[in-house]
This record gives sequence, C-alpha cells and structure tokens, in this order.
Amino acid sequence: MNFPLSVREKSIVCTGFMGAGKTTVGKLLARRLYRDFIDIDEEIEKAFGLPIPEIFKAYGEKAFRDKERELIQSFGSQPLLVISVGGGAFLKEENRNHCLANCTVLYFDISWDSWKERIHVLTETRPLLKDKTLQEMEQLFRERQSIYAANHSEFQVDDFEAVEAAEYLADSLKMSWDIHAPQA
Ligand SMILES: Nc1ncnc2c1ncn2[C@@H]1O[C@H](COP(=O)(O)OP(=O)(O)O)[C@@H](O)[C@H]1O
Ligand SMILES: O=C(O)C1=C[C@@H](OP(=O)(O)O)[C@@H](O)[C@H](O)C1
Ligand SMILES: [Mg+2]
Repeated sequence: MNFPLSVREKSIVCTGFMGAGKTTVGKLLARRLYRDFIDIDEEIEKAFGLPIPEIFKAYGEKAFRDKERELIQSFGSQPLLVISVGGGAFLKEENRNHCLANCTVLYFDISWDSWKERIHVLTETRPLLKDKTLQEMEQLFRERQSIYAANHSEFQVDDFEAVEAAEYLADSLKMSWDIHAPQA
C-alpha cells in the first residue's frame, strides 16, 4: 500500500520561464536541503546523448516533449528530490497535474525587465529563443505566464543573487514544514 508523502518528504519542483534561474538555484537549494538534484533538461540530454539544440534539430520538439513528459512522470513520483523542469514543461496539463499532486511546486517568477538582462546568455542554448526578435520573445514570455499559475508557492527572483535565493527558499521551506508538519 502506498502512503501519501508528508510535506517534508515531497520532492520540490522548480518551474518558471526560461532563464529564471531554476537550474542554478535548484542545484544550490538541493545542496542546502541535503537532497539530490535532478535537472530534467540534463536528463533529456543524457537520454539522447545530445545537447538540447541538437535534439530539436535532429528529432524535433515533439520527441523532446515526449521524453520530458516521461522523465517528469518518473522523477516526479520520487520523494526527497529537488527537480528543475524546463520552462515549457508545464504547457502539458499532465505534467502540471503530476507535479502538483506529488510534489511541492515553486514558481520562479522573474519580471520582463530583469529577464531582458539575461537574454545574451540564453539564446544559444534555448532553441525557442533563437532567431526571435525582442518583441517575439516578450510575446512568448507573456503567453507563458498563465501556465506557471499552477504552483504551490511563488518566489520573485528579481532582487536575489542565486546563492541568496537558495538560502531564502531553503529557510522558507523549513519554516513552512515546522508550521505545517511539526510532528513529522
Ligand atoms: N538569481 C540570479 N541572478 C542573476 N543571474 C542568475 C540568477 N539565477 C540564474 N542566473 C543566470 O541566468 C542564466 C539562466 O539560469 P538558469 O539557471 O539556466 O535558468 P533556467 O534553468 O530557469 O533556464 C544563467 O546564466 C545563470 O547564471
Ligand atoms: O521553455 C521552454 O520551452 C524550454 C526551456 C528550456 O529549459 P529552461 O527553462 O531551463 O531554460 C528547455 O527545456 C528547452 O530549451 C525548452
Ligand atoms: Mg534550466
């Protein structure tokens, strides 16, 4: 018989737009919580043996999304991980629902103005940004916001360096566990 996980045991899922810092901060957060870190994009790259832009080129976005779905179902069922999902993962209702049902979902919320500062480090490795005008990127940014509303907790990243963000999130999570699951 499977018992439901307590909030302390649930894996933490980092969601939000490309470049919000899910991979960087997620990794640091895992270390602070003594958990293993899983980056779904990295797992997809391992599965195909190729970097993401090459996967899109050789196999197409659908093959990427199918593998993303499979890995989210698998890792999202395991306890005590910190999992960063790609910014497009929550486009699939199935992925959103699985993470919401089994994990604690943290939304990394970044403003358009802060995000713009990061464009230069993102375009080469994110096929969905390549060859887009600034206006098209803003449109994608705005369109995507509604999918991230599926979360348990929102974190505004604009004013935090990555290390500070991880420290803040770890402290907030521990505090909420003490309040909501004091006996666990
Ligand atoms: N809090 C932060 N402040 C400034 N730069 C950051 C912060 N978090 C991440 N970055 C930088 O932004 C870029 C994208 O970060 P990344 O973790 O890959 O985002 P995501 O996984 O959400 O796409 C990287 O170059 C990273 O070093
Ligand atoms: O938003 C998206 O559709 C994507 C986001 C990327 O991950 P990050 O959000 O970690 O950049 C990666 O999964 C892929 O390039 C597609
Ligand atoms: Mg990432």
